[in-house]
Formats: sequence, C-alpha cells, structure tokens
Amino acid sequence: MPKFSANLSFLYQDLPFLDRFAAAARDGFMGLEYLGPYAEPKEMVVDALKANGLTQVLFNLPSGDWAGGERGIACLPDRVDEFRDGVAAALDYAAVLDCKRLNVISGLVPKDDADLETLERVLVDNLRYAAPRMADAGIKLLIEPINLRDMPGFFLSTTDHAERILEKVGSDNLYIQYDFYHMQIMQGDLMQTFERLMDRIAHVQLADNPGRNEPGTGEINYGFILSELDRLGYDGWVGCEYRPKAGTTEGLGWMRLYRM
Ligand SMILES: O=C(O)C(=O)[C@@H](O)CO
Ligand SMILES: [Mg+2]
Repeated sequence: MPKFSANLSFLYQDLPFLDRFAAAARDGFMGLEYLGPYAEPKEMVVDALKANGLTQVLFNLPSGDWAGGERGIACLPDRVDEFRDGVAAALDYAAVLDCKRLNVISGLVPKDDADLETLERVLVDNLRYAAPRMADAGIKLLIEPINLRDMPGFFLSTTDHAERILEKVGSDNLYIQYDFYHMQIMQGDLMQTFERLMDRIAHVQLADNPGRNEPGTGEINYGFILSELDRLGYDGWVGCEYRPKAGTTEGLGWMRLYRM
C-alpha cells in the first residue's frame, strides 16, 4: 500500500504554512514535503510535526530567489558558495526535523551564458560536494528532472540526463526524484523507466496531466502505477504534488480508493 506524503507547497494553500500540518494529518497523511522550511524557525516546524504525528519526508535545498523566478542554483557557476551554504542550512534543518531525503533543484540555463558543459561541470561538482556530507548525516541526496513546458530552460529535464549526472558524480548517495507528472510530459513510458531505474529512485511524486491536478483528472493511469509500485516492492513515499481542483480535502477521494 502506498505511503502518501502531502506536498504543502501545493496542497492546503488556503491555510498558513504551519496550519497545513494539522490539516494534512486530519486528512490521513502520515508524511509531509514542501519546497523548504527555511522561512520558519526550526522549533516551530518540529512542534507542528510532532503535534500531528507526521514524518518529514523531504524538502529541497535552498533554491535561490524562487519568488523572483529562480529555480535552483546548483548548475550556476557564480553561485557555488551559496550552494555550499545551502547544503549546511539544509543539513541543519534536516537534523532537527529528522528528514532523510533532500532534493537539489538544478537551476535554469542562464540566458546570457548557455555553455552547457560548464553548467554540467558545476552541477556535478556541487553534487560531489553535497553527496558525502548528506551520507554522513544518513540523508539521501536527490535530483529531479522537471518538464520544460512548465519550467522552460530548466537544466535537468529527462531521466537520461539524470542518469548521466549520477554516473559522473559517482556517489552511491545520489538518487533520482521521479515525478510521474514531469516524466509523462517529457518522455512517457512511465513504469518501464521507473522499473529500470528503481534502485536509484529514492522518492516519487504524482499529479495528473494535463493541468497538474488530482489523479483521475487526466490521462495518467494512477490505478495501474500505484499497484505496480506495490508489485515492484517500492517502499518509499509517494508525494502528492498537485494543484487541487476544488479544495484539497474535497479532492482527496482518489486517495481513499488506494488506502483501503
Ligand atoms: O516542481 C516539482 O516537481 C518539485 O518537485 C519541486 O520540489 C521543485 O520544483
Ligand atoms: Mg516534483
């Protein structure tokens, strides 16, 4: 049976951030994920987790000026110091929140410097820096391919590229975050690819396509996918990273079907 994690950067948007924890627990979620906890004092996040009996499943390393349009800094040559500071900040929060997975957002290809080889070298070097530090803390480091329709210019958009990065980094503590929604848009063949890469996938996320709404609103057969995850013995979390069409709680009918 899948373990569902509520992505609080997408779900319960009508509530203040820390109030989303109780709402997720009330709806039956056991785990949480979000872009990052950095705007909140650690103690308040821990209290909200503990008060609601929730597991902190995953969050991202600091990813630059998100509101200003940045989508990660890990491939950007002039941001290496900031990336390293971000590793320390993420480790600090993860220790307190007992979080065992941290995701790196690779970044957008800068419009004025599209030297892809340089960007790739910077990303690989940054991941080589982060992976052993995460391993020492018992935390898995992840990278996520993201679709180019929603995020034009994103540096890492396919599993082939993610595999190449894993190979170049050469760490057994670097994994893929496999987001079915992004992968449906970029490449399809969702479960064949999942099965081939399963040993290197440490987190999956879902949303339907088109629209990035609840499972059952589009073309992706999540009944099949979730039963395949069980059949293949995937014992990780399934992140619910979608935009609820009606309201988060009202739209959770799909999840109850798979919890029974
Ligand atoms: O957008 C996604 O997909 C994510 O998983 C975010 O954490 C980063 O964009
Ligand atoms: Mg995702």
